[in-house]
Amino acid sequence: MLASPIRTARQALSKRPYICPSCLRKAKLQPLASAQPFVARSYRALHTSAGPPSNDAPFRKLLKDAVKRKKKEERATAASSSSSSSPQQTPKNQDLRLEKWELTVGIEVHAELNTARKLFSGAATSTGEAPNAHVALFDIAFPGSQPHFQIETLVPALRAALALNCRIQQKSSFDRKHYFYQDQPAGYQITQYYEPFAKDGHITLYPHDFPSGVSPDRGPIIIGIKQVQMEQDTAKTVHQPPSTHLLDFNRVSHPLIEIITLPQIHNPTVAAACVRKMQTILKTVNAVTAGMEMGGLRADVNVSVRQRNTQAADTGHTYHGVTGLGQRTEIKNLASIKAVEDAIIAERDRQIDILESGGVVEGETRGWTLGSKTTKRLRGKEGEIDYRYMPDPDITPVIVGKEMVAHLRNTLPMLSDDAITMLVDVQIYGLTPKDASTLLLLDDGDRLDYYLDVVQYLRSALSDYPETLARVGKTAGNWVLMELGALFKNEEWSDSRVSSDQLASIIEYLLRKQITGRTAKLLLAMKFEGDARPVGQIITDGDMMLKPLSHHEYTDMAQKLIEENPNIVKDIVEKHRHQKVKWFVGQMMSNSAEGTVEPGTAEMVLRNLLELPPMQSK
Ligand SMILES: Nc1ncnc2c1ncn2[C@@H]1O[C@H](COP(=O)(O)OP(=O)(O)OP(=O)(O)O)[C@@H](O)[C@H]1O
Ligand SMILES: [Mg+2]
Ligand SMILES: [Mg+2]
Repeated sequence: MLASPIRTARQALSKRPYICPSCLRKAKLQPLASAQPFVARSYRALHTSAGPPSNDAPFRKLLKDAVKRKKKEERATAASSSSSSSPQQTPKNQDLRLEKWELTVGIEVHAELNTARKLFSGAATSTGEAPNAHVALFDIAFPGSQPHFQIETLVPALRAALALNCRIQQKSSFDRKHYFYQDQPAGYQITQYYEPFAKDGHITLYPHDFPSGVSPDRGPIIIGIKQVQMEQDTAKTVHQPPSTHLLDFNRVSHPLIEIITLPQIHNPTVAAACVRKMQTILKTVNAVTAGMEMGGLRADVNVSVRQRNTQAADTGHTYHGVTGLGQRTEIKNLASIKAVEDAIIAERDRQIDILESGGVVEGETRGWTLGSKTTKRLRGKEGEIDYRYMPDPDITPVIVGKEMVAHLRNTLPMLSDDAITMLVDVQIYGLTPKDASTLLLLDDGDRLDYYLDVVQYLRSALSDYPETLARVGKTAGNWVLMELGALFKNEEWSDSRVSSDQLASIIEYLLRKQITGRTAKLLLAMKFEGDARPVGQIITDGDMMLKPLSHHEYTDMAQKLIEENPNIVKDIVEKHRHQKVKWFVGQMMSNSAEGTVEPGTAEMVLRNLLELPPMQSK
């Protein structure tokens, strides 16, 4: 039956899709290009085949700026709205229900590839530019126009698939997936259905991939990736209430990859962690334009529940070798990690409600808006037959050479798991797993770069003071994340507000015990507020340097305490409770200005006066 596409077509027509004529006139229509067979045997072939548009270099910067702007807006919105979304109220018997019903989730992630051109035309990819400014004839399905596969789009796609541990297919091909909607001028999307370019990957979630630092399954969780395919994006519809829909074709045919996981996820938190990790991996290998916050990544979640401990293998649904599954529904177009988690919880609970009351879950496509309590039906789920898949006769297969795959594999940047292993290694940086993954996630990696600069500065500045070197990584982590992080709480991160050298200089004074912790915080706040003087100058001007006590001052202070506390002295000397010396050390420290009393020196002086054996060296 063609029921769903026809319904979709009617809906589309009734909404009177509209293309602004002046925008179309202004559109820079590209010349026709004929379909050409493509054989990518070497990396160089990709780069010599067609030079990228001249504005390629500022492209990443524009995106980064746009991400920053967007984050700023989001923060402002979050601050002004008191009502944040909350997942559906958990009923009291929720634990019992979840003991009875098992959730299963499979995820499809669509990611916009970081390419200079569209998938099948020479038009530039764009973001935040005037509507319909980058549109080739093929992009709007102009009669007679032909696809021209842009071979360089393969590079980020292959990088992404390799980072997701996939097998790259030597031969892949493109197919047409038919459905009618206003944002897709050809009436079909070009995708890879029969022969995707990458298969059989996996993603591993470690405890550090969870915000709590704990994985629900305790150990690592491996989620299979069925395949990664290349496909076209659709146009953007701009709704102008009550009944106008404007279409911006800049996005149409922007190259996407669709990453399809196996239905092997059984927990909403794991699903969220999986999408978050995919996003991190794709960003690390520079495969995508932007994260979810900019619409560069969208997730569809497929949700089903089944009764635990039943032999459902014969009766249940099957997907790519996974049997005995419940009926899935699909929630489309989720644009944040929170939406992924909340939508799955809401949909799981809705399905359990239906099944517990004797009903049947229908295969549907559903929608979710942040803050709502339940998913909403959009349409019945289209199936293979509705889509009338067929190989695209205008596009020749893509052949990828082993040499190119090997080159891309060998030049992948360090992935987050390896980076975290290095950051938590006590011999190298010694951060906690949580701090290490926070550093990786923050500010598009800018915070990590900043941290590494601080550490590098400190390592060379303190080379004459080796006993501090082991603490440099951890101390710098605390200052970059906690102290500086707190100052940036309500502001956009910027690495120039307090330069890495200036922060490192503050930490250096602290590690050399030349200033107190309180002074260090004060200096940081002053630099943050714009004090342009070098740290050393501020310390001199403010007479902030610690003045160490003389041996004579230590002895006076200790002697006074011993005279004032004869009972404690008795305990120590006569009852041999030597540990109580520490009480005197504590008193000496708290009675003097912060940082002026060195606990080691104080104990040495005290033991001397009390005629105790010297301290054991550790
Ligand atoms: N019973 C099920 N329960 C939960 N998830 C499932 C179930 N069956 C399949 N899935 C998941 O649904 C997703 C199916 O994606 P796939 O792209 O193969 O098909 P599709 O959803 O029909 O395609 P599209 O949405 O792109 O048109 C996979 O992530 C898979 O793991
Ligand atoms: Mg899919
Ligand atoms: Mg789907």
